[in-house]
Amino acid sequence: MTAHNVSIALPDGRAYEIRIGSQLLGEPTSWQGLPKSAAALIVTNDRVAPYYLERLRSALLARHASVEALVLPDGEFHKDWVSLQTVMDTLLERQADRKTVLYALGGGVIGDLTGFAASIYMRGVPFVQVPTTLLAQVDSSVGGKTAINHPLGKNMIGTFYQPARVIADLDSLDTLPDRELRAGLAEVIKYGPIADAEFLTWIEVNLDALLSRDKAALAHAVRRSCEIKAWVVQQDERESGLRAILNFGHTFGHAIETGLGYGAWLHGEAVGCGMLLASDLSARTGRMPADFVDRMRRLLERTSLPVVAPALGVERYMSLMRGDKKSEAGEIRFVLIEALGRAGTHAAPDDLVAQVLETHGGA
Ligand SMILES: NC(=O)c1ccc[n+]([C@@H]2O[C@H](COP(=O)([O-])OP(=O)(O)OC[C@H]3O[C@@H](n4cnc5c(N)ncnc54)[C@H](O)[C@@H]3O)[C@@H](O)[C@H]2O)c1
Ligand SMILES: O=C(O)C(=O)C[C@@H](O)[C@H](O)[C@H](O)COP(=O)(O)O
Ligand SMILES: [Zn+2]
Repeated sequence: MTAHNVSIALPDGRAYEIRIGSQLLGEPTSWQGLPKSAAALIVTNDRVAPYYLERLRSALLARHASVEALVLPDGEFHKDWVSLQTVMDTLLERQADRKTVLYALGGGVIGDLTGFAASIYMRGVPFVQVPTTLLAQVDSSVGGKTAINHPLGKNMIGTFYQPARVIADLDSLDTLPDRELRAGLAEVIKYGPIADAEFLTWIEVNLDALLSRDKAALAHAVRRSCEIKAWVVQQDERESGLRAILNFGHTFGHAIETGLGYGAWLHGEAVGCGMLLASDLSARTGRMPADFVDRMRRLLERTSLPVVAPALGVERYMSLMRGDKKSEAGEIRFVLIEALGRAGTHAAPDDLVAQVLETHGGA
């Protein structure tokens, strides 16, 4: 399979490539052109390390005299201060200098955490994203949002800090559990209603191929998702407007993740369910026809993503969503679909939000 590159160009001449293909980890050209330094630190977790750590380490030894690894405990629950402190301790104990390159080997949890660490260690060292989940390949490794969670809110502490490159090796998806593959598909589905109606139809037609891990279908899904994300991020790197469309389903979704405790539902599961609720809110506010909600429900059900929200109660949802980063002066703002392939950020009447929660199990 040939590799596909998606480029992302940002202000001040900053740019980087997202390389998508097979056998990229062991391919020397994957790493060419990246900062060459004496030392590198691979940050990964105890689930991913047995599969891919040695493969990455041996590829990097051609570029760095020393390639060390930090293996963190696995899980969303560990995207926190303690893990961040562990990365800082490791860098300081090894006297890592400001040319040290960090490599994030894993899913979105490792990517967000390592990116954040790279952005603050000595006020910034280079880092490379090596995403190994579908979700990370289609979304989290691209665009430079880094963060850790706080018990009171998801991704509340973080920075915007871009990687030097993204290496999305599709072969790493071979070992991904089915539940994680389906969670990743939630973020793929997201790109259809917000930006590309044809892509939504393509996903519907090719869903069985994606679920059976057909490499060509996965390659197309990753590439198109990255193209759309790059198109958005290039226009609005720091989310002053347009970028918020990438948060479709996340206002409800983040409330679910925080409300249940991190890790109870996967991020993609919470976003999938959140997209159904946000689709319904788009219909109830008169922006979309009711059959769009049915269409989203059918697609999410076929993907085995949850379509019944956890019953946290309307007041708890409201309180959690008021803490969302898109809120302004205590007013919750939702990403709503305005037409297939177009979205925007809007406030919504509380009674309609309550109706949505009552209809889909959240109350
Ligand atoms: N920065 C962004 O723009 C952005 C975008 C979307 C999501 N996120 C964040 O990403 C996180 C979710 O990412 P995720 O879904 O990748 O979760 P994750 O990082 O927890 O990975 C999912 C699970 O799969 C395991 N795993 C990873 N690669 C594997 C492989 N190849 N084979 C077998 N197991 C593997 C992980 O160890 C973990 O158990 C959330 O914290 C979310 O907030 C960030
Ligand atoms: O890149 C973005 O912008 C996104 O919103 C992508 C989301 O899928 C992702 O979950 C992101 O981390 C959510 O951002 P947040 O600012 O709401 O924490
Ligand atoms: Zn997300």
